[in-house]
Amino acid sequence: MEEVRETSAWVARNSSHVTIDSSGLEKVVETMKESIPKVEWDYEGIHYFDNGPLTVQYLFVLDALNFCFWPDKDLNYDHLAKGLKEALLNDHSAFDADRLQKYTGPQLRELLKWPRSLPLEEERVRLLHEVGFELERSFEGKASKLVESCGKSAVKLVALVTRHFPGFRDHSMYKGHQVFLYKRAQIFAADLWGAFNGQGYGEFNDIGSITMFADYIVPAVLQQLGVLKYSSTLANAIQASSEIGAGTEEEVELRACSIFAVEKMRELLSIKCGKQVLSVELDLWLWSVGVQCPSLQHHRTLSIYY
Ligand SMILES: Nc1nc2c(c(CN[C@H]3C=C[C@H](O)[C@@H]3O)cn2[C@@H]2O[C@H](COP(=O)(O)O)[C@@H](O)[C@H]2O)c(=O)[nH]1
Repeated sequence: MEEVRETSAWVARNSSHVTIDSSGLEKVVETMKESIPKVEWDYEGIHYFDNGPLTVQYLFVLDALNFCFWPDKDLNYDHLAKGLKEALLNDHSAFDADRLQKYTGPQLRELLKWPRSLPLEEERVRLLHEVGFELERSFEGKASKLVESCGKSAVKLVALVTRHFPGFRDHSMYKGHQVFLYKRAQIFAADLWGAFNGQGYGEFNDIGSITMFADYIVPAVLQQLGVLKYSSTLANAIQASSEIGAGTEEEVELRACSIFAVEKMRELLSIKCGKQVLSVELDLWLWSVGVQCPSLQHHRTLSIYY
């Protein structure tokens, strides 16, 4: 994901509100010298898995909807995963391409067993329709065909997903530059890799090319670890749970600096300890730390991208 790395590095170099603290970064790397915490994929036991193409369909639908849970304080990612898993166990054709194109808001709520409107519900429904439509038009209705056409390359998969499905085109304009973050497209590749344990639909020869997934949890963890430093205005806005507009300098910096910081962490681990780690592995560790810390204050942006 050269464009994600390069454009995030550009943001980090030109940043006004978020900085990467190199001593904070070194300290974290120091603590990881001995052993790098290994987090198992689906350590929560929430995902659907049958080792076949239906799992790929499940993961694609999951990542099409994998964004912005925070406006409902009781809703989180686990509800989405468990709800979709349950739906598929009850009805194996629930995510067939023709069915995906027909869901309504209330039906999606029912599927997830959620008693009220979902955050950005209209967008979630629109994105489900988009996934169903394009899968049917170009991939025989099957996300597994999409993955098969990538020749075991995660980079190709991200490129194909973003080319075919506009909802996955997670990018921003920042100080006159286009910045690519591609959180949900990259996490789809990582989810396949994790779920299938690097085999079959999860075999990618270039998994090391994927960056971390710039969501709202990992930046907050990096800040708590002393890796990211915020300007006082930004720190106050996050503390006060004020909304940070999508596409604002602050929002792009929070996300891009997180990507850059994890890349630096990976570089340092290699230079200092000769340890080769993947950004995906660092991401999963940081994310799991974040979701286990309920008091974590994260930034609030209404977005379909993360
Ligand atoms: N960076 C990063 N962000 C991730 C994930 C995952 C889940 N990954 C699966 C893969 C293996 C594991 O076993 C997980 O099951 C979700 N998120 C994001 O976090 C947010 C969840 O917010 P809340 O629910 O409100 O706390 C939301 O933006 C969501 O998109 C990840 O791995 N990395």
